[in-house]
Amino acid sequence: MRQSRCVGRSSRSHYSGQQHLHDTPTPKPKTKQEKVLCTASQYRAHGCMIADPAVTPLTSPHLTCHRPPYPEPQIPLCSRVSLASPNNMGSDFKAIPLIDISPLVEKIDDPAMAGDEGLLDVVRMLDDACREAGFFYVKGHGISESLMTEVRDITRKFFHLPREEKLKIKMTPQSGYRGYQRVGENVTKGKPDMHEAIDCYTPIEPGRYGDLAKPMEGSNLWPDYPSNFDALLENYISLLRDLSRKIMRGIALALGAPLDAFEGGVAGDAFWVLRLIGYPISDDIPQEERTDIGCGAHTDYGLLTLVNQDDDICALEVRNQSGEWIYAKPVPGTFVCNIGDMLKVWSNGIYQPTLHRVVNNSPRYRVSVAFFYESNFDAAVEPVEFCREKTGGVAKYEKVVYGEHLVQKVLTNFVM
Ligand SMILES: N=C(N)NCCCC[C@H](N)C(=O)O
Ligand SMILES: O=C(O)CCC(=O)C(=O)O
Ligand SMILES: [Fe+2]
Repeated sequence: MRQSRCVGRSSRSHYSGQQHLHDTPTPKPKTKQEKVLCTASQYRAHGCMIADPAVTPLTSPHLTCHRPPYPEPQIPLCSRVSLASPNNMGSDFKAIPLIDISPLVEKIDDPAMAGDEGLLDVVRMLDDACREAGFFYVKGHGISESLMTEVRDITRKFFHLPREEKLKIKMTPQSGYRGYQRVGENVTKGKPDMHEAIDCYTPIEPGRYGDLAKPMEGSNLWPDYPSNFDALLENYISLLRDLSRKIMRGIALALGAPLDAFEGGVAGDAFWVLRLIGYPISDDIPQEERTDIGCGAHTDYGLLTLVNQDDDICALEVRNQSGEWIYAKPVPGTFVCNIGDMLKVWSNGIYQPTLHRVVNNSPRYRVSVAFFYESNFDAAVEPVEFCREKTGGVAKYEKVVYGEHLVQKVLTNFVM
């Protein structure tokens, strides 16, 4: 089955003519952008949705997606309409771009390299991706594929432990919402999600942010088994924080902002969140607890998310403006990145977070490890002046204190 590529600029570029990248018009990327194709409805129709490797050589030819026909999810008409509102603008992208960010990773910390051609190519691709899909894959990020696999494997090992063992690190309000949650305890828009997870957050000492952070104060609950869990994850977190800082430097340049726009008071002390997530096989969930969605449609809360997902299961779906769900199918060794609510506010909507959800209809248990790079916990994020100027001069969003946004989500995300 051969598919046509859809790489044209689209309605998401609704500020067309606008100049960015330090006010030089954006030329076509010199480096060819690669795109990963997979629409959920085609996938369902054909059972296997692998783009022709001759067209998109980066898709995984080895990937076999066993998927029974799956009905379109029941999204009420009214929310379909509201999802298409300008607040959830997304272009009619059919594919998610894949960006080799190695020039950025290698050069972005050297101010003398800010004009480097390879780096500017990456910056242009980030700009396109953030305007269009709001999602992109990164390769050349410097994190070894073996570490990415090890992190997923240790997560899988934990989730395969007996329930009593997992409940030793149970998340509760007393634990600052840190720890293990069972399938169905996380809810999205009132509906239980079919995933289990361990949630970890930047540790918060009592009193650190006054009343603001009270519900989330504490340190993380790591399991005793597998034995090197905490050491492995702490190393992984520190690598992903640094990688995210670099990608945010690239995104700052893409917006035409100073390199360090997401440092200092905005994200110089970036709060991080790590979710280790397991999506069981549907048949393994008792029928009376079962819903059809692994994680309901949502946007992420902060600046940038990096998802390390299993190599062999298509389950993460990203919504385009027409309401089609496009698969972020696995591309081994890459992270799937997406932008969050704080970047929307800061950029006055130039970059918008995209709705996404997870449906595991495969016959395999799926693991993903999502790292969220956020603003400073106490950052008051509001549209910056130069982004307002580029978008008609009026602030489209009110000021948000990131920590308040997070705490409000955390307090309503769980039924325990
Ligand atoms: N930290 C982040 N971004 N977690 C995303 C979880 C999304 C599902 C959640 N129940 C919700 O409704 O937001
Ligand atoms: O499991 C995934 O692929 C994504 C999970 C996700 O979107 C989230 O936790 O915010
Ligand atoms: Fe998400």
